[in-house]
Amino acid sequence: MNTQSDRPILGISMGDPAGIGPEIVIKSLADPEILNLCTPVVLGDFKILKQADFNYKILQKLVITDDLISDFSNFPKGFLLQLSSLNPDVTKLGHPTPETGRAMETYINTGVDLALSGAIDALVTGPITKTGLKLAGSPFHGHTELIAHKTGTENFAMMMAGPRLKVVLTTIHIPLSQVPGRLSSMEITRIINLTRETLITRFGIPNPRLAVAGLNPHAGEQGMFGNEEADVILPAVLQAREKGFDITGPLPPDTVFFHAVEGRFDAVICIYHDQGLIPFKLVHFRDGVNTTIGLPIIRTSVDHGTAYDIAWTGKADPTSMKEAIKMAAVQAVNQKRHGNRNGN
Ligand SMILES: NC(=O)C1=CN([C@@H]2O[C@H](COP(=O)(O)OP(=O)(O)OC[C@H]3O[C@@H](n4cnc5c(N)ncnc54)[C@H](O)[C@@H]3O)[C@@H](O)[C@H]2O)C=CC1
Ligand SMILES: NCC(=O)COP(=O)(O)O
Repeated sequence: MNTQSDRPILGISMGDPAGIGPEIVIKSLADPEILNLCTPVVLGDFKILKQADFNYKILQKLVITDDLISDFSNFPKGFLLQLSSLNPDVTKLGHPTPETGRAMETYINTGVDLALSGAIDALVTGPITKTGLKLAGSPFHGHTELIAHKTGTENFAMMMAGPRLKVVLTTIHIPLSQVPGRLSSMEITRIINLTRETLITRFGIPNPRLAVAGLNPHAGEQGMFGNEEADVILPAVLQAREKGFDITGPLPPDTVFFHAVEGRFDAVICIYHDQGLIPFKLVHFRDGVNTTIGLPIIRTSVDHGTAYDIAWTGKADPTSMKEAIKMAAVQAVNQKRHGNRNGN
């Protein structure tokens, strides 16, 4: 258990009011283990959260404020930073609107500002929809791109992390047809370097063992099914190996994840979104964490979406949110103890 003074202050954004975000935030804060780990600063909407906390047991412990310059270190039980005042009926919609989109964007933007100013030690984000951001007029596809832009970060990547498997994506939210054209040895080298550095600094793995997946079936089968492996991926792997990295690839995508889950690799660098997320969610759907690596702030998130099909039914599983909070807390504590921005 962290003592009161070294308990990190974590911003927790509520996500889309019409989705399961409010419910998993309340369920997470109902867990004494979570409250022992951190001082939560929930970035959201009181009236919406109150509907998820129907007997008002959780919210009554928090200081409710709209003061952005609050000192969050002086009340260890936590805060609710009231950033929108939506009509509570939006929870019944089952889809985002421009209004809810703007609200969810505000929660994220405020969280990033607070993290950059040092008022919070890390940001944990609840699920939003890309459609919601678009309706709000945002040019960004998701948290990752928005937060990278807002923090002025160019060298970033999406990592999905669980105890058995970690995957890092070379390309994120783009059509599959555009993936081959976006690949370059330089970009794969960037992802390799960033992944290795993050595993060392944020996850405390001194000598990360990396694998790089191929793009094509059987990793191209000597060029029979494509040349991206030989032309683009292999040169990046060889260059990394020359630097002394423990790295293997390009490996056939149909077996590399099996080897990683068996413990042979600490992370698999994937070429496109679903190549990494399908095996990841098969293994870690419940307890997986999405984290943006390369940022000057710590940002973790649930690995799932808004789950409109079960929103406001009481069925949402808060495990991924709790794991995201735990990961942020561990990295924030390490960062404080070691006095650097890397969380280790
Ligand atoms: N971190 C984020 O903000 C993420 C946002 N999304 C967005 O969410 C929206 C919906 O995406 P979908 O593809 O439907 O994925 P989804 O993850 O919202 O739902 C997929 C299935 O898993 C179930 N599910 C998801 N989380 C659950 C939980 N905590 N407990 C119990 N069941 C759960 C849902 O009920 C549904 O059947 C999309 O707009 C997508 O862009 C998707 C992934 C991550
Ligand atoms: N597939 C992961 C996802 O869509 C989450 O994106 P982000 O909002 O964390 O950028």
